[in-house]
Amino acid sequence: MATEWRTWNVDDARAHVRAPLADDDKYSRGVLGVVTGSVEFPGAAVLGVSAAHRTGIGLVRYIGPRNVRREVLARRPETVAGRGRVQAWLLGSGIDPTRRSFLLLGDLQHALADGVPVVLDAGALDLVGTHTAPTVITPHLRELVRLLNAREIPSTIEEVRADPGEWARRAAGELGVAVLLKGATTYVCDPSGNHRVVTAPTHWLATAGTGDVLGGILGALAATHHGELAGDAEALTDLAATAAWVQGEAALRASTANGGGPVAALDIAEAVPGVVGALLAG
Ligand SMILES: NC(=O)C1=CN([C@@H]2O[C@H](COP(=O)(O)OP(=O)(O)OC[C@H]3O[C@@H](n4cnc5c(N)ncnc54)[C@H](OP(=O)(O)O)[C@@H]3O)[C@@H](O)[C@H]2O)[C@@H](O)CC1
Ligand SMILES: Nc1ncnc2c1ncn2[C@@H]1O[C@H](COP(=O)(O)OP(=O)(O)O)[C@@H](O)[C@H]1O
Repeated sequence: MATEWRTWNVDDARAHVRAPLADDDKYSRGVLGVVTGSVEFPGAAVLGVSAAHRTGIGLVRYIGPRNVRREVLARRPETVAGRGRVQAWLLGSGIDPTRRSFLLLGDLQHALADGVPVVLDAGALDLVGTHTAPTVITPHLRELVRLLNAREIPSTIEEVRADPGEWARRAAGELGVAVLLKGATTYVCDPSGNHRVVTAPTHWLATAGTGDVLGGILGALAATHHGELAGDAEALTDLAATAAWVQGEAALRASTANGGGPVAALDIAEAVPGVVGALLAG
């Protein structure tokens, strides 16, 4: 029987964003720990952290190489550098998995052992399955193929491109985690059989760094919904679909602000507050 994919819409997204209340403080709203970026890709860290702040979060802690930390703090001085207690992790964007230092691997393993929800992207995708915390992986097509083949689940780019939803579903089942497979159509599913689909409202999204922005949005949503996730790990699937929806709408807003013209990844991060505000006003 064909899998039914539920189209994630504005009302679904609205149900998964939240504004702070009178009795909130920065800690109760949720803290996101971020291990992203590298000497080769410092921008990925800046993009993810910026997007997390713009999605609305209590605090972001960033852990990474000194030069990357400097870039992150120059762009987002509200970021706190170094370790501390967090309610969710974003790991791997802007990291080459073949060039991880022992120090970096230690930081990643420390995060994975924490037990709080984890978003695994790019250079941390191969660590899936080394921990038990609620997890969503955010590969693009090539990354999914690499991951599946490394787990002895043979697949080719052509096969996955021909039926991305089915491969996302299979990956979720085999790997035992939620999967967000990126593309013009983004498929989000989990081993429990939740299937969400988000169609991008603009193809200007197909530009460098927009996946890093998505990671930041999703990390922030996971951290701010930590209470709900503690009681219902499957909620991560809906938060992932919401992140993809918000990212798409932010790209559309950023493009519309320029007459329907192109957007760069940081423009999308900067447009996220408008999307969240409109959802909350909804
Ligand atoms: N600002 C930042 O810091 C950014 C940082 N980023 C970070 O970069 C990391 C790697 O992410 P990624 O998705 O690019 O890596 P990956 O899946 O290995 O794809 C490589 C494939 O692309 C292909 N390819 C390359 N050039 C090509 C060309 N001219 N024309 C056609 N094909 C070309 C290449 O093919 P090949 O050259 O091997 O034939 C290979 O198949 C990741 O950590 C991410 O977070 C990004 O988010 C960007 C912004
Ligand atoms: N043709 C397209 N139309 C709309 N959105 C796209 C298209 N191609 C990719 N995307 C979206 O753009 C983002 C690209 O992410 P990713 O491949 O990780 O790039 P990067 O690593 O450069 O950030 C994803 O959110 C994906 O869903």
